[in-house]
Amino acid sequence: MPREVCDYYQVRETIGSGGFAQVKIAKHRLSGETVAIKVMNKVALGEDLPRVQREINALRSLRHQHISQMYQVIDTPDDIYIVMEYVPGGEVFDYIVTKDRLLEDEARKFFRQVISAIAYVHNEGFAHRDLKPENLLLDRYQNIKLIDFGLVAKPQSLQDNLYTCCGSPAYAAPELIAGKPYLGSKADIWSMGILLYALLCGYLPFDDDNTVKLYKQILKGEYETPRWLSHGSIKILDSMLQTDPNQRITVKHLLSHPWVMTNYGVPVEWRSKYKPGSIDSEVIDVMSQYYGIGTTEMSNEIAEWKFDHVCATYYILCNMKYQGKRPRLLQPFVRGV
Ligand SMILES: CN(C)C[C@H]1CC[C@H](N2C(=O)NCc3cnc4ccc(-c5cc(Cl)c(O)c(Cl)c5)cc4c32)CC1
Repeated sequence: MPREVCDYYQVRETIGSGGFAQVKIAKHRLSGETVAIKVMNKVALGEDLPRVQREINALRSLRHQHISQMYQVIDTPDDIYIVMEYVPGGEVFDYIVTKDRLLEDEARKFFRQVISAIAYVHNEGFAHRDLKPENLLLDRYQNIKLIDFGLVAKPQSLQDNLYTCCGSPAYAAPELIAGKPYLGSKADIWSMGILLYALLCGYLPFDDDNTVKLYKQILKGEYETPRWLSHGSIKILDSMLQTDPNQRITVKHLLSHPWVMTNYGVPVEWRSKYKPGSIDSEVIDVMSQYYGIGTTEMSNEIAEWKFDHVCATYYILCNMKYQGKRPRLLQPFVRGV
C-alpha cells in the first residue's frame, strides 16, 4: 500500500470484489471510523480505465442520502483508490434470501428509497445501469445505500451496446439484450422492475442457467405473477417491465405512482437532503480547531470539494453525526511532522 493510502487509512481485509476491482475495509486514522476502499490496478484495468473515470466523475457530483458517499480519490502510478462510505448492514440481496420474500409494505419502504436514489441520479444527468439487490446495501438504520457506479453513463446519450460485455443479464432490459442503441435511464427502470419483483417474490421474473433461453424470456417479456401479488403490485411491475422502452414508466411518474403512495400518502422525496454547497458548521468547527485554522478558511477549503484527505475527513465527520455520534478527531495534528 503506498504512503498516500497508509498515512491516512489502516487498510484491512478484502470484503468484496466487483469485476476488475477489489473492495477493502479500512479504518480512517484521524477519526477511527470504518471506510470502504475500492482498489483498481491500472494495468489490469487496461481499456476499462475510462469506465473508472466515468464512475469517479459521477460520484464527484452525487451526494444523496441513499447513495454510498465517495470520500476521497487517491491516484498513484500503479493503482486508483476510491475511498467510500462503509455501509454496515449487508446487501439487500442477502436480506431477501433470509426472509424468503418481503411483504408488500416492507418492499414498498425499500423501493421508495431506490426510486429516491434513481430519480436523483437521473436528475443529475446519469444512469446507474447495474441496478440489482447486490448493489443495494443497508445502513445501520435499514436504509438503502446504492453502490457500484462502475457502469454509470449519461442517460440522455444513446449508448452503444457495451453492456453485453458486463453487467448482469437477469436485470438487463430487452433493448440491451437485442443489441439496440438504448437510453440508460430507461434501462434503469427495467432493472427496477426486476428488483421490485425480486423483493416481492424472492426470485427473478426471468431466470435460466442457459443464457440464450434467458435472453429469449427477456425479449418476450412474459413472467409469472404468483398468487400472493396484489393487483396494485402487478400493475406497477407491469408499468416497469414493458419490453418497449417507450411504453415504460419514467422515474418521475414512479414518484407518485398509486402503489408507491399506498400507506404513505405522499410522493417520494427524491431531492438530496444535502443542500448543494451546504457545509455543516459543527463539523467545520471540529476541523478548524484540529487543523488550527479559522472556520472561514476551513469552509473555503472544503467548498472546493477536492476529494482529498481533508474532504474525506469532512465527509466522515458528517457521517458520524448521521450515525448519532459526536464528530471528533483522534490524534493531535502536530504541524510539520
Ligand atoms: C459488484 N458488487 C457485488 C461488488 C461488491 C463489492 C463490495 C461491496 N461491499 C461488501 O461486499 N461488503 C460490505 C460493504 C460495505 N460498504 C461498501 C461501501 C461501498 C461499496 C462500493 C461502492 C462503490 Cl461506489 C463501488 O463501485 C463498489 Cl464496487 C463498492 C461496497 C461496500 C461493501 C458489495 C458489492
